[in-house]
Amino acid sequence: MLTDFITIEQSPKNYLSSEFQETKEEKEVVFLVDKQKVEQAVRLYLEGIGEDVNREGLLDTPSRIARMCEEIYGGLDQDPGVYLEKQFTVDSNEMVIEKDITFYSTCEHHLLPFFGKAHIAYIPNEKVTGLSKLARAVEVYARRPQIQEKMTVQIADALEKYLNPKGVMVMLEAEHTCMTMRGIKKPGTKTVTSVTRGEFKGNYELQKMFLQMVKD
Ligand SMILES: Nc1nc2c(ncn2[C@@H]2O[C@H](COP(=O)(O)OP(=O)(O)OP(=O)(O)O)[C@@H](O)[C@H]2O)c(=O)[nH]1
Ligand SMILES: [Zn+2]
Repeated sequence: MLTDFITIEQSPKNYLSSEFQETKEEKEVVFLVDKQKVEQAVRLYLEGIGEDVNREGLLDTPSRIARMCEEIYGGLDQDPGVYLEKQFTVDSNEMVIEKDITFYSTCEHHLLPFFGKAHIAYIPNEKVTGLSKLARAVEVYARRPQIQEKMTVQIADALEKYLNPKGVMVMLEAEHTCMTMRGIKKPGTKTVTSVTRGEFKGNYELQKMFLQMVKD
């Protein structure tokens, strides 16, 4: 049974070996949307709700939204492997936890934001990735039209695929504005989803330790 945890705050300085593997070049990629189509759609949408698309305040809204789409849906053409394949060799295979990774996503049913925190734990198999790369993987899946369950599974799948760890647990906690500002209107409601893989699967002791670390 594992009893030691390595969190971002607690990582000993000599934890990582000097060996560094850079497998792919990491670049900020600009996602290109069909701006003309988005702009047409926004104009129609505004007309549909009875707005005057030519009034001053709305004149630039279609192009503004098209630019915004490149940002908030930028994960659509990204693969987290670009980030997660940057790995370091480690001497110990103790659990790594990165918690409270803030994310903003868009619910695919209403195209309204849902946002919250992602918590990730994995038990390395001689390799770890850079700490920031875990947060980057979360971003790749947050910046698309999403549902929370799918996003949780996708993050766990990516960690399994690229790190080949002994175990993975991913937990997301989020507020869905489609449930708070409209519809059932229940502000403060949080949705919690989790996925366990490998040594975490069915190991309630290990899961409890992860949950405890997330809470502290
Ligand atoms: N499981 C899941 N449901 C989601 C997520 N985001 C939004 N939803 C739900 O998707 C459902 C869509 O239900 P519909 O009945 O088709 O749409 P609706 O009439 O707008 O539903 P209400 O929100 O109940 O008014 C709603 O219950 C939402 O709360 C998510 O990430 N996961
Ligand atoms: Zn929704």
